[in-house]
Amino acid sequence: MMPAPFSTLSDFRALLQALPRPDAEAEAAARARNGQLTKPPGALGRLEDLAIWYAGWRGVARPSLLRPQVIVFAGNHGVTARGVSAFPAEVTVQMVANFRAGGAAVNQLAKAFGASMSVHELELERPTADFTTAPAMSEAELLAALAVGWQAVDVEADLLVVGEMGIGNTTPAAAMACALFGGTAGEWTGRGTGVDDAGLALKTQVVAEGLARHPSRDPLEVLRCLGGREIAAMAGAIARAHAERIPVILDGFICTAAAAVLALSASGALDHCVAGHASAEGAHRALLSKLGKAPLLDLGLRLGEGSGAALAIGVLKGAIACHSGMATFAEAGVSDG
Ligand SMILES: O=C(O)c1ccc[n+]([C@@H]2O[C@H](COP(=O)([O-])O)[C@@H](O)[C@H]2O)c1
Ligand SMILES: Cc1cc2nc[nH]c2cc1C
Repeated sequence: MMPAPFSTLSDFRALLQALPRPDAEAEAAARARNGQLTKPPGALGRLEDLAIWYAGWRGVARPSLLRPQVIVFAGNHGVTARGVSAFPAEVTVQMVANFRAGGAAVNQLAKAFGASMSVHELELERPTADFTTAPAMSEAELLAALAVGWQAVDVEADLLVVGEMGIGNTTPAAAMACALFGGTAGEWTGRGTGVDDAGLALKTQVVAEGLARHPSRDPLEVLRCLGGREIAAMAGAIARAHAERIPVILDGFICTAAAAVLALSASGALDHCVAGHASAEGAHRALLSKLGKAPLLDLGLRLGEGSGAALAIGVLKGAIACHSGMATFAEAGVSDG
C-alpha cells in the first residue's frame, strides 16, 4: 500500500486546500434526467437532491451504488479517568471483539444494506492523555491516526460510512464542538452512554477545564489537544473519500465533530458528505446545523458505531435506484403535463 501523502500537519492542511470538486457536467446531466422521470416535479423530495448530488461526486449522470464501505475506528481516552462515561473503558476493546465476531448492531446494518465492514483499533492499550492535564495527542500521534483513517478507505468503494467505538468519546467530541463553534460547555455536553444528572454536571465541568487548558482554536490543534485517535482517523478517512470522490454518510455526534474539523479547515471540505441521522445526543442537531447539514433520518439512535449512517445507506440506495432505474415520460408514453 502507498504511504499516506502527508507526513506533517502542514502537508495535511495543504491537501485539504486542494480537494476536488464534483463533476459539474455529470451533475447537470443528472438534474436534466431527474426532470424527465415519470413523477410530478419534486415529488421524490430529498431523494431527488441526493441522487443528483451522488451523480456529481461519482461523475456519472445515471449512477449505481454497488460497493458501500463501513469502517469502524476504535480508540481509548485518558479523560475516562475523570468518570465521564456510564461504562468502563474496557468496553472499547470488548466491543472491538464483538465487531470482529459480527455481533454488534452495525454488523447487522452493514449486512442488511450490502456494505463491507472493517474495524480498525488505534492503540487501545495506550489511551490518549487526559485533556484536562495535557494535549490528548502529540503531533506525531495525531498524524499517525489521520493516516490510519486515510489508508483504511477502499478506493474502489462507491460510498463510505465512518463510525467509531470509544468509551468516553462524547466528552472530547463536546469539547471539540465547543472549541470550534463557541458557546458554553453546557450547550455542547450531553449524556453519551447515559450518565445521570451528577455525571452530566461533572462531564460539563471536565469539558470546560479542557477548553480552558487548550486555548488554540485552530481546527487541527483542537483535534490534537481535545480529540482522540478514532476521531482523527474518521477525519482522515472523510478527507481521503473526498480526494477519491467517494460520497460519505456522516453518523452521530462524534463522527460529526470529526467532520467539523475538516469543514473549518477548508471551505467545501464536507461537500461530499450528507448527514445520515440526527442522534439523540443532545447537541448533535446543533452541530449539524452549524455545518448546514439536514439529517436524513431521525429515529432516536444514540449508539455510534456508524449505525445511523449505515441505516441511511438504504435511503441513498433508494434515491439512486429511482433516479437510474425509472422510465422517462417519453420512454413510458406518459403525458408530462
Ligand atoms: O453517535 C452518537 O451520537 C453517540 C451518542 C452517544 C454515545 N455514543 C457511543 O457511546 C460511546 C461514547 O459514550 P460515552 O458516554 O462513553 O462518552 C462511544 O462508543 C460512542 O460510539 C455515540
Ligand atoms: C455496549 C456499548 C456498545 C457501543 N457501541 C458504541 N458505543 C457503545 C457503548 C457501549 C457501552
